Amino acid sequence: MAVEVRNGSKSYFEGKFILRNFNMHVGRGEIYGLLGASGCGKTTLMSCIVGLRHLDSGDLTVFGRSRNGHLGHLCGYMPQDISLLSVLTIGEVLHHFGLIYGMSEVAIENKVNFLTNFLDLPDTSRQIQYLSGGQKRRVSLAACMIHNPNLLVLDEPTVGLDPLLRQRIWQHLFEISRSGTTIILSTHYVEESKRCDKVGFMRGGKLLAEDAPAALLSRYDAPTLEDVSLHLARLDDENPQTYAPPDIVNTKWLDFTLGDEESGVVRAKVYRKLSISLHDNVVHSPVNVETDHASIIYALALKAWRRRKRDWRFLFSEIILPIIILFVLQNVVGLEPRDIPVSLVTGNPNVTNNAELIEFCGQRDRPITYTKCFENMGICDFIRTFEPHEFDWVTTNSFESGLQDIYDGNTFAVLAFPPNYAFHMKNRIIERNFVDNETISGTTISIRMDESNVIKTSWMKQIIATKYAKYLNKIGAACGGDYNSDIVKPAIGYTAIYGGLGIESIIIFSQPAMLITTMVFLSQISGLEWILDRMEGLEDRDYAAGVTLRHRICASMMTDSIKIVVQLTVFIGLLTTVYGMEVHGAWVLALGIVFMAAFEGVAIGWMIGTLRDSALEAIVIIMFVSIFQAAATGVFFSLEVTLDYYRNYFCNWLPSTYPNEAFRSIVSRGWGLENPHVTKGFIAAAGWTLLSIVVVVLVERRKRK
Ligand SMILES: Nc1ncnc2c1ncn2[C@@H]1O[C@H](COP(=O)(O)OP(=O)(O)OP(=O)(O)O)[C@@H](O)[C@H]1O
Repeated sequence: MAVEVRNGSKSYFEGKFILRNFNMHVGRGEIYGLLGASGCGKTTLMSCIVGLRHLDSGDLTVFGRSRNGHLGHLCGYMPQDISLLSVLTIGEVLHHFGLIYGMSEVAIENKVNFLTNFLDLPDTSRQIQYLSGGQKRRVSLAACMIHNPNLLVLDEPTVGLDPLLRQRIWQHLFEISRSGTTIILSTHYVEESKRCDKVGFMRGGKLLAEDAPAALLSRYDAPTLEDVSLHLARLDDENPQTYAPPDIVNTKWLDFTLGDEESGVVRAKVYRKLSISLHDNVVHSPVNVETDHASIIYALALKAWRRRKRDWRFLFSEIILPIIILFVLQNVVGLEPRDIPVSLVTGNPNVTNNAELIEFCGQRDRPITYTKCFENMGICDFIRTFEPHEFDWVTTNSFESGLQDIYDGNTFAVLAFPPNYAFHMKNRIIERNFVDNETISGTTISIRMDESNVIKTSWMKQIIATKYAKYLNKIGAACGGDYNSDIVKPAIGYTAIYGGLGIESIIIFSQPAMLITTMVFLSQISGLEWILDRMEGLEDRDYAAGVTLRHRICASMMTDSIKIVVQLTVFIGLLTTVYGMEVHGAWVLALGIVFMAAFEGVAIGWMIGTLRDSALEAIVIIMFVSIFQAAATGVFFSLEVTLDYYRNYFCNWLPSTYPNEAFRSIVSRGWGLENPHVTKGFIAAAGWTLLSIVVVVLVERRKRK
């Protein structure tokens, strides 16, 4: 027997059987037609035969063996849906399956030429997405026949085809079955199935009858197979519990009385059946599924490349989107604020707007090294220490109106000088230790700020403090010291060991973590590719042809590694050449941790792609993971500021946290692998990668049960 099912049962949900005590016998070289109403379980049965699913109970043997999984090159499976990658051309689709079945390039080319002519396919350079339904179906048929399999399982192969082509296909099936190919097909054209050697009538998951068409016609004394079908359905309805199909094993189907019209045909088939049965299990019995692993991995990698070549969405999300993200972040995060509007109250009733301020200060324009002691301590001297692009001064007449400007959102701060500020400053210097309260308050600049933006506020405070120190320095110099001498500079000094003191340190701090987080995010998109393949039935079709999870992982490792290297080149290239990122540590470590983190993202993508079946769900999960990562892995703020338990039990377990810190330590601090901050990053990336692969393997095993 080519295919035999004994007492097979299958359910998708507990208690609801799709196949129930199902028995079926397909001899080698037979064309077996499965007939039955929609939903009776034909596709389910076929998917069990080709190894996509397993029976819950009962035996299923193919070529005399129970097979645990796909049938590889032994079988050609044409699913009901088209299940072909729509952006590929006809030639590429056929080439893909030829490679999966381990055929040589020459053999593929010859077979493609034959099938193109035979099935009247359009030009092989046309993409699947631009074909008509019937043309797609013919390509699908060609794809499963390309390797001359021993067993063909065709789910409604002739639907939507014109009668002449159907006739040709039947003729071809007849010819290949004569040379030993076994064919199981389902069809809704009941009368068409007369051409089969054997038909099986299915109903409600049972096989009601199975025999040669002529034998069934004569047994039920029916003029057409349609009538046989009706008759069997009635019998089943009358006694559904006890009605049992004839004992197929004992059916002497060579002994039936032949109908007049069909006798010639049936006799020919009987003869053929007999001749093939002589060889059964002797010459042609295919036993082992031989798989050319390298060819399969090559086929998958080629498919991924061709997909990227044709589908701009992949190119966009994998290369253009990262560049846009980088560009936006670099031009938004960590830059010095510019032209911040700040209200200025001079305390001088003659200087209450910008025009008056310009005129007032214009009269007091002095070089920075001006040495007349008491002529360096006015408001204009202070204001002149600011760079023109730092603050946009908005001169106003009172402290209250300055506040109102903040409340109205026109300015972010108000600097209010008391009346006679310069006069009080002079007194303060003259009187030094003996200054009175009036002088003190007369030299105190009142500042109020909108502190809702912590980065801007810190920068403004830092700028004002720095400029005030410079202003004092100037006074010190003018009143006796040397302008460049340390004696007139504030007696406190900061020097950064790693990073910097200015606002640019934010970008220095964030750049490495942003790169890692973005790479992890982008890499997860590989999982979407898996889901898209599943949604379009490509995964099942490839699996039935012999593609296993191991092949998919190997191919994905190859293609994703290339993708990561391209992304890394673009990212690191731009960051170091255009955006001034400096790598203080070893380049090999820096590139290594980014690569491993990106690969960790790929593996997480596989996990998401295996756990979920909907692209939308996967996108939501990827977004969710990425937002968490951006918020809780120390991209913009150090994690030291978070609560211990939150950091230890949540943040540190996120995929990017340790890799972020490792990359930051290598790039900004120049630390090496011996430093635990760096080591932990590599361990975390490897750990997440392994964990994801383990989950993928376990889930995949469960799915194929
Ligand atoms: N993956 C699945 N999960 C749950 N139920 C399923 C699944 N696949 C099929 N079914 C159910 O199993 C039953 C048989 O479906 P099947 O596709 O095998 O029928 P069919 O005879 O091939 O129908 P058709 O001729 O319309 O293709 C249907 O009730 C269907 O809803």
